[in-house]
Amino acid sequence: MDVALQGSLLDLTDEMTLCDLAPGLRRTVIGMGAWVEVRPGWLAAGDDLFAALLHDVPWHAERRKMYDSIVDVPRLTKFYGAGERLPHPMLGAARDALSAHYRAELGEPFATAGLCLYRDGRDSVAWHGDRIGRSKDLDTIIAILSLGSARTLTLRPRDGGSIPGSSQKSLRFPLAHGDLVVMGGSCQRTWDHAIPKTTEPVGPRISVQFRVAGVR
Ligand SMILES: O=C(O)CCC(=O)C(=O)O
Ligand SMILES: [Fe+2]
Repeated sequence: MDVALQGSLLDLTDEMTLCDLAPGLRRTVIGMGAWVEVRPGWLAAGDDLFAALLHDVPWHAERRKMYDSIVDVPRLTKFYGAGERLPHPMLGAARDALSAHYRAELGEPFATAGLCLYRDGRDSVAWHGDRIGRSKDLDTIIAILSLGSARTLTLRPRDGGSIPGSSQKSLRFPLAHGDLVVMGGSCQRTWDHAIPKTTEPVGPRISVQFRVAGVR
């Protein structure tokens, strides 16, 4: 390989790029009609996207009614509905690539983008399924692009039962900068997921969740 070619290859890998989705995409059938797919390093060199989102998104502190009091949800969020302008062109490109890839299985395009900012290891999201809307009764696909510090997505059966074929209480999917994780089939109805707190010294992480219209 000559020096000039080597130089241009290095330049290419320095540039923020959505890699091809299919190579490296691995599906795990987790049981009860659910599956999880991971594509490590889908977005290469995503530092600028992370920095832009951290700075440009009008992050909200969520408040949620729990029992008799209103509590702060320990993370910041911003939801972009169908047709709303996304805060960075790369998110539109990611949504369109995901829509093309999952079109046959999903039957419709991804339409909304939910963004969450976990400021450090104390921020988290508790066990839940994304069951507001059609996903309460129907299969769906939710695709998540993870940016910034590595955190772990955990899943456990909603009914408190054991994990098919495993002695573990929950499944763990560690997510690094640029990784894609996709939950599909019955996953939102039959499993719960969470981003647990961690005592590891981690910096901020941004999660971008793409969903079809009418699913939260
Ligand atoms: O942070 C994540 O990747 C998951 C977020 C999530 O489950 C949600 O907002 O519904
Ligand atoms: Fe969720």
